[in-house]
Amino acid sequence: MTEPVITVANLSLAFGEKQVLKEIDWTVEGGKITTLIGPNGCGKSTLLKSIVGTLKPQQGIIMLQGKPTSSWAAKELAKHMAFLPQTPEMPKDITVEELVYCGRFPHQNWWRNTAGEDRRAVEAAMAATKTSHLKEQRVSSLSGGERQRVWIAMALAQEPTVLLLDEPTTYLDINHQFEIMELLRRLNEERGLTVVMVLHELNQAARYSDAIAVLSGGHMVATGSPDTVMTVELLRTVFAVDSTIERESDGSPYVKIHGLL
Ligand SMILES: Nc1ncnc2c1ncn2[C@@H]1O[C@H](COP(=O)(O)OP(=O)(O)OP(=O)(O)O)[C@@H](O)[C@H]1O
Repeated sequence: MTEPVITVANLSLAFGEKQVLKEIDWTVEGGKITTLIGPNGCGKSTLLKSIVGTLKPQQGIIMLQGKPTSSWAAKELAKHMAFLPQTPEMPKDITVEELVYCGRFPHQNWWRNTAGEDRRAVEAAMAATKTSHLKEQRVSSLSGGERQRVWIAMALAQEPTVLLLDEPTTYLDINHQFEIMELLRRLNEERGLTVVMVLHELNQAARYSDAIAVLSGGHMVATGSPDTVMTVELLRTVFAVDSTIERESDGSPYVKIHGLL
């Protein structure tokens, strides 16, 4: 069993009167791909934002490598965790290369010249995401799919140990969706990168994840391997759909949705 890299304990978060996360306990194992699934509005983005510190929960604790995130210096935390939100704010009038360089910020120091390391990390991140040819283009002029890959490049340039992504395949055609999934798997296998992502596509989640966590109505209702989590009963109670579960050639579950209940 691998060590937990992220531990969430008794986490509750409300927006005014609206209780969104309700006493969440969750551990994310290091070096694995973990996918968070659940219906629209159930709190998936809120949970990721709480983990990276953009939202402050009313109750509970979040630990990175066994140490509360509240006690990490912001720059140190950013060296470990990179987050790609669902709709990142697009800086105006900046080139792709300049944007990817922004990922280097946590590594830069006034007392040490990091230019060589920065260049190497930026070039590697753009090569991995196949965005090198776009480097001089303005980010504002990119297509949705190119933009998504460029954001991932920026997160990779940060050289995090944990990469959190909120619906990274939105806007992508089916080929580029698989390309992103394959890229994340490669980074996970080759560099031991821990990946935590939100996906809506259940079969991609089943195929590419070591672990799946299911959030519903602000509660964590199931966690475990795709095999144990993806059941007809779970899809019925969480998504209110009628389904059957088949097997891929690699043994991973393949969900066939027949319709609404
Ligand atoms: N800043 C906010 N103020 C008030 N309510 C909010 C805020 N952010 C999110 N919410 C509400 O909290 C709930 C959970 O939102 P969240 O974005 O976490 O859901 P989600 O599971 O990621 O949904 P989706 O699958 O649609 O992206 C929603 O009802 C949303 O309207």
